Amino acid sequence: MVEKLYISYNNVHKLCKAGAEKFLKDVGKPDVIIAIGGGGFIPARIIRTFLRSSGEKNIPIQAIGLSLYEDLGTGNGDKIGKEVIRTQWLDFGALSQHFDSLIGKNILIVDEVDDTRTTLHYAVSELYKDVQEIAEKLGRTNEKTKFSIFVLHNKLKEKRAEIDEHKMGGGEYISGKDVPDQWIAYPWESDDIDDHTKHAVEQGNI
Ligand SMILES: O=P(O)(O)OC[C@H]1O[C@H](OP(=O)(O)OP(=O)(O)O)[C@H](O)[C@@H]1O
Repeated sequence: MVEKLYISYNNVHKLCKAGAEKFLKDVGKPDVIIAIGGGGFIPARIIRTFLRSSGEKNIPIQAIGLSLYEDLGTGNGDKIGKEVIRTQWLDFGALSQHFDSLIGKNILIVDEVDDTRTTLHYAVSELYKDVQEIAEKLGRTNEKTKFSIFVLHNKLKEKRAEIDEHKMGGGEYISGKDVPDQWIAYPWESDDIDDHTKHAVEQGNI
């Protein structure tokens, strides 16, 4: 049986720090972070710490809710697939005076894991579509919007979808660590954090 991969909070923090350093070097400071909930929330908050220089304003974090739902097909030999359900989307709220849309922005999308890539593919495609629609309405299609991605872990496996590079507009895909296709146990899912951390330490994921 393949061993479960235990990840400690410490390890999450370090992966975020390294991811932020790479992102700043390759792409430059983001205007906004988009966290894919629930798994992307904690990494998004941590990575923000490393993306901001002291004395500068905090980078806004927007939350979007995407959940994978088992689409069982019709039972006539259809392939079992997974559908993305959108439970929450962008809302600039009080920011909207300065921040009316994503047009022309340097955007960092954060999630904890890239498994079949279905979720990330959906996120980039839908965000890109939103930007295109608004940019056309406002006559701002000449502005370049960049979508980058940070995940703590990318599972090395056959993906169900590929992200269109053109839609990323020169943004980068950064994974904290590429891992085999195994069960990843994140600390926020644990009901015994001491025991969880002990396993993570034993595996060297600290
Ligand atoms: O690469 P994929 O195959 O699309 O899988 C990755 C997604 O699956 C999990 O989300 P889930 O729908 O379980 O929701 P959660 O984040 O709320 O746990 C995870 O948080 C990613 O968003």
